[in-house]
Amino acid sequence: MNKVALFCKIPKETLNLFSEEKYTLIEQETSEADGIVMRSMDIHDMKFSKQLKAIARSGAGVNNIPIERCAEEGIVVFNSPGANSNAVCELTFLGLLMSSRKIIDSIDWTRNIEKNVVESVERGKSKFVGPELKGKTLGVIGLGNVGHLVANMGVKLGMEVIGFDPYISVKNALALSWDVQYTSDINELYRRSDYITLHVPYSDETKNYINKENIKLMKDGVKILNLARSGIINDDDLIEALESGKVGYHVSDLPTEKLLAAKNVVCIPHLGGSTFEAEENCAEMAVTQLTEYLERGNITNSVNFPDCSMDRYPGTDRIVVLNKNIPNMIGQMTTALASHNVNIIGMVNKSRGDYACNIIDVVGEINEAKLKELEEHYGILRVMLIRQKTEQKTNNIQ
Ligand SMILES: NC(=O)c1ccc[n+]([C@@H]2O[C@H](COP(=O)([O-])OP(=O)(O)OC[C@H]3O[C@@H](n4cnc5c(N)ncnc54)[C@H](O)[C@@H]3O)[C@@H](O)[C@H]2O)c1
Ligand SMILES: O=C(O)[C@H](O)COP(=O)(O)O
Repeated sequence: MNKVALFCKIPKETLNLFSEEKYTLIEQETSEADGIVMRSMDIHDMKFSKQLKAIARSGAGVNNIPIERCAEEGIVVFNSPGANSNAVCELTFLGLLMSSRKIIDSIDWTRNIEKNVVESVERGKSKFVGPELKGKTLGVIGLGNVGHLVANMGVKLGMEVIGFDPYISVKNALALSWDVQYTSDINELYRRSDYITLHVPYSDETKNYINKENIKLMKDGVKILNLARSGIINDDDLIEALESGKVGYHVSDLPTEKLLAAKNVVCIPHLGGSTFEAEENCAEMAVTQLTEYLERGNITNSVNFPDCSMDRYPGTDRIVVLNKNIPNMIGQMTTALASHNVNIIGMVNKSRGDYACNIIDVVGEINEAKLKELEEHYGILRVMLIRQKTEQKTNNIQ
């Protein structure tokens, strides 16, 4: 029986993916579990138990999870790429309209009209005039699952769209409208855009991505939207530019104390992925990936290990080995298995960056205690045995 800790609410339909015979679910923030399902809570300071094999992030951003430490501890981290991107795209366009048409200020003003509403509206509305989006230039930084949708939507709204993403995937490049102008020079995007929207992950590379220096290159009155992460824009530099009018308006889905107090800023309480559809899509993807790993050892959409899967050879036990991507790992595994008199029937090895995964289907009497010794070898991060007869049951070799 696998134990899964739910750190967040997940839709009822998704809960059904955890069958009662195979899973115990706990609504507790503990790592004393085989798996964790979570959203945006920060777990950088959490100590992980040896039992913990996988973390499923229901959502896209994983800057709240210590990815590298998890890899070193043999914990596979999954996310849900693309599962909430339409929701973010829709909110981005609300953001564009809000930044353009003074919608929030005008609603506040209207709400405070005390008498002669019809007349007051007609007299007062002129102070809320704003530009249309059509014909303006939208700069999209990051053309991933969200960014490419935003860029395409901009085209449909009649905007000139210029996109920047040095690491764009083939899939997203193919999905990009031909009318999106791709640039490899981000300064061109800064210089030309009337609206700039950010859709990049938070990382060492993207921290303070928007700052004093590049704000100088932007058009006067530029509107900047951030539905990605706080920290990608330097708050102090942005606020200074908002004060001077260099930046005309800012919409943030990731509010900070400083932004809440600043002028010409609209803050949304991190609602980008908060639609019924997105929550369901994300949870379903996260849970499916988690159960597939715990029950069959197959890895899809991990952010710290490569995709790795293999159809189960009938009549075999399955051994999953996570290791550092260094020489002689497979040699050590196969030698150890041979010394057990265990025969390898099928095997797959995949590596990405510093880490690798092996799925090995075997026949023969496996001595679990001896198999565990493999974990003592330098570079082996986790060994997991999934028995044939109890295919659904995962035994952590500890
Ligand atoms: N507001 C929300 O609720 C919400 C919802 C989903 C995602 N997000 C945030 O938005 C980010 C993007 O989401 P996504 O689903 O599109 O992720 P994604 O991984 O599909 O796309 C990110 C894109 O950014 C690009 N990129 C990385 N570094 C870059 C750089 N230095 N310059 C330009 N491009 C760069 C990547 O190549 C990739 O194409 C997430 O990491 C998350 O932090 C927020
Ligand atoms: O990265 C994401 O997917 C979004 O920021 C949504 O986060 P949430 O699941 O906490 O709403």
